[in-house]
Amino acid sequence: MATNGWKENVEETVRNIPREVKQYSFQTEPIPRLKYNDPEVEALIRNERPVILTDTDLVKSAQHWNLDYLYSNIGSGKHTVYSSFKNKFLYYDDKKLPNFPNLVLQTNHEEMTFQEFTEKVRNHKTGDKIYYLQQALNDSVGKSIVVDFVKFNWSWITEQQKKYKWGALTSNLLLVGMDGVITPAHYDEQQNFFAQIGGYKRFLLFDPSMFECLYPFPVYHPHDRQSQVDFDSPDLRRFPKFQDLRGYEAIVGPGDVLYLPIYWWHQVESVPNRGMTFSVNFWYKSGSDEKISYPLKPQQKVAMMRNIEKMVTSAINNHEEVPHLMRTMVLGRYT
Ligand SMILES: CC1(C)c2ccccc2-c2ccc(C[C@@H](CC(=O)O)C(=O)C(=O)O)cc21
Ligand SMILES: [Zn+2]
Repeated sequence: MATNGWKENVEETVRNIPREVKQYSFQTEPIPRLKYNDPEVEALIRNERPVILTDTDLVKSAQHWNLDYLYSNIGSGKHTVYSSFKNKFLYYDDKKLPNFPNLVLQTNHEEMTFQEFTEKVRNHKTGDKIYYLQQALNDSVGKSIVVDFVKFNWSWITEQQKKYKWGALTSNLLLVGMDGVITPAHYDEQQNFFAQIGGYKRFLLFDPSMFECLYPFPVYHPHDRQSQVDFDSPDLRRFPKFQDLRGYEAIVGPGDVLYLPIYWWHQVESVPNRGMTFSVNFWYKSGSDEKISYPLKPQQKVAMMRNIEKMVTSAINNHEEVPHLMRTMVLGRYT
């Protein structure tokens, strides 16, 4: 069990890992990795460009979190644990499942204690399901975890929230994954400071303008906001623009904080054979854009397309009729 590498040389490891990870069909460029107080950082965040920040001490108080420590200190409460026979954990929205009774889900989730989760991880053999624990950090967890949480560098992150006029902090998710876990490409509608505590995660990021290359599921689908394209064997007949995809890439290690801008697509892979991963994300509502400026930003066009899909779906009141109406509206007319 790799200790949390606050001691190990993260810079060195982060430089060597790229050779160990899966290569895809698209090109990627590196994401800047800067000290949190580097003068360039402010411009990147203000322009909603991703950047990895080092030395923020944001989650330094959790540097000792590992399986044993959490086993003994997180308490006996139940946590949501996702499981999958493959390594991919395609996110889904339970509330939209009724629309798709025949949808085959690759993952399912169950509630279990951290102790049960740890047993499953420890007894894991090749071919068994792999597990991914997700737990909102709140006062339901053990006292010593709450103490570590309270000691996060809240003054720094609250200063960022104010400086960039973000909305409220909506949640902190604790994520504990087995090595090799993959969260496939999706986007979120919140600003995200993603803090890595233990282990290494590879991020593939794509600008919001890559929406047309990533073909997300319809808004009313349980996999809303996720790409339909299987990165390991893309169906180029259905998704031809996937060939035009260009992205960014970075490895985050213990102590790193990635600024993941709202609407930016991301695929996250727990680097194989480097032990379990422990992360905490900080999701913020985006600020209310004071004024609309033209031309619209890609993010604003994504928000607009989502609103159109939602309006049509609710107006037609039957999601099965939406595809035909959408095709009728554009085919042969908006070519
Ligand atoms: C896959 C999983 C467990 C899941 C299942 C069902 C519903 C929600 C989620 C969910 C939400 C966030 C993450 C963390 C991260 C990806 C990563 O680090 O793996 C990420 O995407 C982000 O911080 O935005 C992971 C998950
Ligand atoms: Zn996400």
